[in-house]
Amino acid sequence: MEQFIPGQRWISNTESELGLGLILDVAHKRVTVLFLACDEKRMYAQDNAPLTRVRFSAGDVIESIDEYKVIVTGLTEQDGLITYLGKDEDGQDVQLDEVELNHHIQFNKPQDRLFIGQVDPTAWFLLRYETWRRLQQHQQSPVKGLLGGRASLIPHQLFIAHESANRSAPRIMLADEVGLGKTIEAGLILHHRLINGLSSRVLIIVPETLLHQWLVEMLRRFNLRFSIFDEARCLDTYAEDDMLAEAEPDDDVADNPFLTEQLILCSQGFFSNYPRRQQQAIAAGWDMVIVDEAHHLEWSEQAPSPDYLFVEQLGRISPSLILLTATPEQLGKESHFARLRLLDPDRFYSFAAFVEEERLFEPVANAAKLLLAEEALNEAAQQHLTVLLKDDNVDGLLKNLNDPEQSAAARDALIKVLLDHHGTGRILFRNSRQTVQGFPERERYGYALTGSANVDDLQQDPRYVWLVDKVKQLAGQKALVICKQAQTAIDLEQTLKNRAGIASAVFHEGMSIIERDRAAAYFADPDSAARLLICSEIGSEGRNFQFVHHLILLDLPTNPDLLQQRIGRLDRIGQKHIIQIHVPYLEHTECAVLYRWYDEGLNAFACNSSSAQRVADLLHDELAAVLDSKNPADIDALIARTQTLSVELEAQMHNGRDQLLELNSCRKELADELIEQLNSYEKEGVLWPYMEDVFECYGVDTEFHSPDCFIVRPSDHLRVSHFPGLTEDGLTLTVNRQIALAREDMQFMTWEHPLVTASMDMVLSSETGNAAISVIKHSDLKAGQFFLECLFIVECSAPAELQIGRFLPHTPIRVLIDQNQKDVSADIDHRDLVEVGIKFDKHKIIAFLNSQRPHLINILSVAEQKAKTDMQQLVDEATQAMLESLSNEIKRLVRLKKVNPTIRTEEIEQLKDMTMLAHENIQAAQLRLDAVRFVITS
Ligand SMILES: Nc1ncnc2c1ncn2[C@@H]1O[C@H](COP(=O)(O)OP(=O)(O)OP(=O)(O)O)[C@@H](O)[C@H]1O
Repeated sequence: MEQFIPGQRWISNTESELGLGLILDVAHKRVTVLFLACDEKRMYAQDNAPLTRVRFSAGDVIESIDEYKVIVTGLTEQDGLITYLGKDEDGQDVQLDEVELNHHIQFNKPQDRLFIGQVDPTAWFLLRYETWRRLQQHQQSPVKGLLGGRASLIPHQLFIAHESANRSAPRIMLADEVGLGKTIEAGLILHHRLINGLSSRVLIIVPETLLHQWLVEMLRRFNLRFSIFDEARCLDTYAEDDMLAEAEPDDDVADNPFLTEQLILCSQGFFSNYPRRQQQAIAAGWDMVIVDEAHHLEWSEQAPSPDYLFVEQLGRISPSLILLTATPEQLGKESHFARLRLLDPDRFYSFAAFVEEERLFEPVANAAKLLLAEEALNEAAQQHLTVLLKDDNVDGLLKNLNDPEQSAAARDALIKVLLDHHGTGRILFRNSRQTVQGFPERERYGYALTGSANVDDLQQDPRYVWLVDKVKQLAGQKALVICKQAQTAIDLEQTLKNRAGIASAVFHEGMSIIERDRAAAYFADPDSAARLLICSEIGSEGRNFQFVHHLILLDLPTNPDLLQQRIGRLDRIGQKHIIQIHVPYLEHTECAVLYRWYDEGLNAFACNSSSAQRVADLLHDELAAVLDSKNPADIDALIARTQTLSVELEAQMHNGRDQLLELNSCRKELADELIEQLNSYEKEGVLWPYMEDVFECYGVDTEFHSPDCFIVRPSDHLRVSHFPGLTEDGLTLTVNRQIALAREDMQFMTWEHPLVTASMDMVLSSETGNAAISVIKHSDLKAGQFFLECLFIVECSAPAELQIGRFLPHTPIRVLIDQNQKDVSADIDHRDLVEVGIKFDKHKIIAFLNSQRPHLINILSVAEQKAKTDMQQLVDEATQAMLESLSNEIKRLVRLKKVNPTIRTEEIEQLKDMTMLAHENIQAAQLRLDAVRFVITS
């Protein structure tokens, strides 16, 4: 054991950040060390001070207190104190006593730490290696960003998320039918962009009634913490910022509340009521804006609505824009066109041209149908395809159609090309129940009531009497009641409570958001007394009520899309029962007419139809007249006309628009492949063992809870002051998606969970584990040999939008060199170099290491040469993969542009620039020694 002598330099083994220590005093079995870099004095017991003597060797570069550098050529020692001999930057011979060494010198390079004896247990080295390997695997995974959502793996959702999230800036409309999971799709896309560093500032605008639901869905499903901004919140921020503003009166940034958070959720109403906030939101800048229930953005050429104009401005400053609506045409075709125009104003420049173009989808859809039918194509059909695809260089594929061996692949390829022709294809995603399937049936019950309405005394109103009776019949089952007016809902709730002793909750526009959410939660609570939730029309949009299966409609809207929205509260993913729709109506009233019209004319209670809204638009005046006259013969005539028109339009749409939309909105094979990849991640079963190692190293206790579920909590020996994402009480987590879906109280741990990503960051950003010594036994290796195991990292830094990790992620290269400088990396796996608990004298090994220093430096450079060769191969492969992928995309866009004006020239140019930039960045990849382990066999 080396003696402590005042004037010597030592370094702390546990707190290397203290810098270089100076021995001040040695007395009474104690040693006092001064760490000048942080002005700390420490006293240790001499016999077990956690200190390592600093001794540089020839070749090292050292620095003096005056910051001049010396290359060490040798050293002399007198009375235990070292004097370094060396050359300064001008090549002059110089001497430097160790007391003059710069106290800021840090030893964080792996080789420095190894030589100086600052080594960590082997487990840390292995953890580091494993972390790099897992990170690399994740970065290259085609499902990166889609893993982390607590959601069932539903094909159409994953397809849409994957398809749009990979675009440089998605500008799309998610228009799946009601209840098919558009919120989840938006969440998946968002999660993907955030995980991949493609977006960071996000604004979501939703109707006020949905604020809380969005907040909760983003948090519980995607671990995304949004902040709700309303006027009060903005004023609050202001109050703090006023103080800042005083200091810098001209600083606009100081008073823009939207700059204080990255993920912000606002209601449409808030922006309508406070136009000044609109300007601030626009000034704040976003890289993604999401607007839910976007059919409310009314537009006409003469009078676009203020809400529309606001979103239009946001759409100009934000590269990505996602609009959500289940009923894109609820406010008419013109408004639908206008929303497409928000997404791509260059493409959707004229409403007339848009209408004309839609008519041309039919031939494309017919061709797709022919290909899908998998029947032999006759001469005429082939001719038809040839004309349609004349710009696509697909002669080869067309020929292959007749070759039994190649026909299937050719059909597939041709369908893909055809789909790309479709005008709104790349912008609009719309899946329907027909394609998604697995939804429960719907049954409707009409109740013709006699008597007349009595809104002044509800007890006298036949519908009230009917309702009381119905509640009794339902015998404890809950039901959602929807009516148009808030006042009806309020009166009904009061009367039911006071006169019939029936408890219900209400939900209407006169209540605050908190009151509404409370009412919905009260109703949802299976133990609460509330039998009914009575909603005004605002309850008909977006909310999740699939836990009930009785829907009572006290009146009917005149708009089929609105009816679809109402039914959609119950008819959504997660509904497990047959949905029972009850419509009590008074005979000879408008409601009676509407009931028959929806039921017999449009069959709208039984299923959703994409043509219903169009039929209603076309028959608008006739319907109004019949509602007015209520003449039975007229009603019959209207119903007959509605039926004919429905069949006609349905067929037309199915032949054209719908079929293409569906094909484009979910390609089954691709979706299934994604699901398989996602499942295989889970099946691989390596996440928990990996995290167990992390927890073990950091001093977090783990406990088995049940299969696939674990409890983790910080132990008394936690190595860090705070383990990210872990509270004092710990948490219960599961690595099983099904369990996570059923057990909301557990965290769903995936490679994308914040706890996991933060742990991986923590492992790699500290130096712990970058130097280790292992004494091992190995059946094929003689005792007394040594090896140097080096972990190099290929690093390629590039702007996030290049997603360079797809081609060249940070990649670990492991090299194992034996004492004869022979590369044995391929012969001996790192897992075979495992310690077997042999006790060794660390000081002796360090002394040996230092005696072998020149030799070890040579071994290191052999290792580096080997790593460089490996890196070159990685760089070549990455370049090839990148060029192949991006140039295919460019070729595809150039080809498509000839036939599909949706593709913008800038998009192609941008891709070309990206390719060049990616090439440059890959070529400039660097190699860095990240960790080293000295292995001795025994
Ligand atoms: N992948 C999924 N896994 C589990 N639950 C899901 C999934 N997708 C959707 N859901 C659930 O289904 C319901 C409907 O989803 P969501 O609210 O996203 O539909 P939507 O299309 O936005 O509906 P609307 O048209 O009514 O606004 C929600 O309760 C949602 O949590």
